[in-house]
Amino acid sequence: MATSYATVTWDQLHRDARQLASTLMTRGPFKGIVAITRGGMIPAAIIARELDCRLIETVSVVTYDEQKMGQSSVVKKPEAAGDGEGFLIIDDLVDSGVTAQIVRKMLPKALFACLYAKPAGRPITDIFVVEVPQDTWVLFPWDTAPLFIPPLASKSAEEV
Ligand SMILES: O=P(O)(O)OC[C@H]1O[C@H](OP(=O)(O)OP(=O)(O)O)[C@H](O)[C@@H]1O
Ligand SMILES: Nc1nc2[nH]cnc2c(=O)[nH]1
Ligand SMILES: [Mg+2]
Repeated sequence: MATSYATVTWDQLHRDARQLASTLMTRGPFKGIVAITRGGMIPAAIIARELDCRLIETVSVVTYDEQKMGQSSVVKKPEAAGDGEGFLIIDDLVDSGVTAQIVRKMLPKALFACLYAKPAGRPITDIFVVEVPQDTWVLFPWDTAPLFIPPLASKSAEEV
């Protein structure tokens, strides 16, 4: 259970994806990118633009229980990527590392990169941008909306 939240804005996500792309420039060129749907798709689009990469494949894994890798299903295989040689896998985040582990098994020769990594998932990634504490839930811009907050002065004395 998360004890705190980290809100990532569109601007921050774009900056972090560009920073990842800049690091990846020294690891390429890549034949193509495999985006892990759905969270990896927007980071993959930003990185593909920076690296001038036009071949984008996707892989879709649905995990039901992070303790049991058996309880996951591959909804779409990354067929265009073969064994992953020359390909770059992109996801938004590694948490337990289960999703990344399943995808790496399918594409053992690919490089795995993500924007945010929690300690449990960190060893499974080759490259990431920001480490996030394990008990922090990352709120992505597509998960959130701005919310009106009443000014402090509008509250009654008992509420303050
Ligand atoms: O390291 P893990 O514990 O496996 O968690 C990380 C995964 O969880 C989220 O995806 P999710 O499965 O929620 O689906 P989504 O990308 O479609 O939102 C996130 O986008 C990563 O892919
Ligand atoms: N949005 C979001 N999805 C996740 N899936 C696993 N961990 C996380 C997280 O911290 N944030
Ligand atoms: Mg995901």
